[in-house]
Formats: sequence, structure tokens, C-alpha cells
Amino acid sequence: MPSTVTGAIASFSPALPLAVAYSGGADSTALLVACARKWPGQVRAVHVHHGLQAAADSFEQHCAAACRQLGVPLAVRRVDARHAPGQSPEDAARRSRYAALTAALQQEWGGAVKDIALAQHADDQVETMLLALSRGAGLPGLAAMPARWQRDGITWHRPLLKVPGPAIRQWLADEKIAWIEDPTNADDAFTRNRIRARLLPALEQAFPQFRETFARSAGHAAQAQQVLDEIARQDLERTGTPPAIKQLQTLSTARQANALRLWLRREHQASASAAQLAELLDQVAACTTRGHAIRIKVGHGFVQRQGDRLAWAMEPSATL
Ligand SMILES: Nc1ncnc2c1ncn2[C@@H]1O[C@H](COP(=O)(O)OP(=O)(O)OP(=O)(O)O)[C@@H](O)[C@H]1O
Repeated sequence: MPSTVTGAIASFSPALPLAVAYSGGADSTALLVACARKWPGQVRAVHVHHGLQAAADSFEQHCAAACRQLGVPLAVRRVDARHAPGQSPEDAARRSRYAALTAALQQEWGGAVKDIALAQHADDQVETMLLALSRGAGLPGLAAMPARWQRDGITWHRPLLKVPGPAIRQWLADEKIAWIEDPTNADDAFTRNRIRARLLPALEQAFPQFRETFARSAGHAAQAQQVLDEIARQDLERTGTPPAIKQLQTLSTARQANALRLWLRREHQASASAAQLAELLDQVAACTTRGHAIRIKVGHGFVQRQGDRLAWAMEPSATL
């Protein structure tokens, strides 16, 4: 994937027609225009109206006008991205945006659009890794964002993932293309914005190649995580699901942790904190008598002992 907008789009080959997730911001504007030029009549845009900011209506109007000019059909989806207690507002907005984009592809244009492109770029990838490090994330966090993946019958693409953020803005300026600046991008209350405003300039100075080297590390982490997932799948075949406690105990502690993480994620969309997982592993190790009970909070539910096995139960009031 080359490091210019034109180079990246030249080597991008999704199935057509293609949808572009279009916020109206710089990056998705560049992506939409470049794709619309490459595939006239074959590109659609989806804008998610978040309703979070008073400015959301004007974002939608801008997107509608820009799409009319480009001759690109636009679908607008409204979401209520209020976050649940304990959930970060950014996370809630991201989840509801992905759900809305999925619904748009399934319901608009007769279901003919199966591929969608997002406009995250190389700086976003570095920010994602630094954000993961700042939260003490494991390999899945450090693996950051994949360039391509499939879910719900849709293929998602990030064709600009190797293009530096400043190169995108330069391209827009050279091409005299307008975009809207989201005022929340300058809000220092968000960790991501602090990373962008303070850390990235320092990295640029100290390590001019930081985008490439961080991307290589993300690739290594993603590959290592793939191996761990393969081992976890094999181990879960042996323990069964939900996992049998005796079978789990035959594995090393690190493999137990790896298998339990995959079980919780794959079957219950639950992720255990480091402390919850450590407690669960201690309890599994101590579980040597019939009467030993286990009940540990994990994510939005509990892991408990049920006979010879672990079982997961959702908290009665929890929603995903
Ligand atoms: N409201 C939205 N509607 C449709 N797609 C969106 C919206 N917000 C973000 N996206 C898509 O998700 C990608 C990542 O979103 P993120 O919030 O990280 O970036 P962004 O700063 O909004 O990007 P951009 O510069 O394109 O506005 C965007 O590049 C865009 O493709």
C-alpha cells in the first residue's frame, strides 16, 4: 500500500459498487473523492448522523451538498450514540457507527453493496497503538487496525492505512477540495487528541520513520495474535466449551489465560480485565474439591462454576 492518496487508491481493488464511510472530515473526503474519480458511478457514500453535537446537522448538509456535486448517492443514518454508564463516549459512538454502517449496506441500494471503505490513515494507526499502550493493552490492542476484514457478509477496507495524515491534507489542498473540521478533534479532554497534538510531533522529530516502524510492529503483533488464537482454538477443543475445569488445569497458566480470553470474547463478547483474569486463574487453580465455588465478575457478566465446568452468565441488567 503506497504512501500517497493517489498511489493508495491506484492499488486498491475492492468489489464494486463500493461504499465509503463519509463523515465530511478531511480523510473521508479525500477517500470519497479519490474513489469517485477512479470508479465513476460505482461509488456510494454513507454518513452517520451522530446527534452528539449541535453541529451534526450542518455536517449532514455539507455531506449532502458534496455528494450532489460528485454525483455520488448518499445514505444518511441517524444513531443515538448515548453511552451506557461505564462505557467511554468515543467507544459508544464507534460501536453505534459500525452498526449503522452495517445496517446501511444491508438495507440500501437493494443490498448490492458488499464492500465499504473507511478513511483511517497511518497517523491514526500510530495513535491507536499509543492509545493501546497507554491503557496497558495486550497484543490485540497493539495489533491496532487491520487493513481489511470481513463481518456480517461485508468486506471492510482501510485503503489509506499507509498514507500519513499530513499527506492527505496536502492532497486535498492541492486539489482544492473542501472538508469540514470536526471541532471535537481539537478537544484536549480526549486522550487521542492529546496523542495527536503532542506525541506525534515529538515522534516525528525523534524518529522520522515512526509511521513505518510502528506499522511493522502492529503487523508483528497481529501475526502473533493469530498464532495465539489458533492455539486457543485447539485448547478449547480439548477443554470443550464452556471449558471443563480439570482439562483447563492441565494447561500452563498462560495457555489457560489465552484459552479463557478467546472463550469469553468469541462466545460472550466479554473481555476480562487483567485483574479479573488473574483472579479467575487463581480460582481455577484452587478448584480441587467438589464444593469449591467460583463466581467472578468479568466484563458485563460473571464466570461461575457449574458442575465440572465454568459457565458464563450475563448480569441481569447488562446490555451489550
Ligand atoms: N459520522 C460518520 N459517518 C460516516 N463515516 C464516519 C463518520 N465518522 C467517522 N467515519 C468513518 O470512520 C473513519 C474513522 O473515524 P474517525 O472518527 O477515527 O475519523 P475522523 O476524524 O472522523 O475522519 P475524517 O477525517 O474522515 O472525518 C473515518 O475516516 C470515516 O471513514
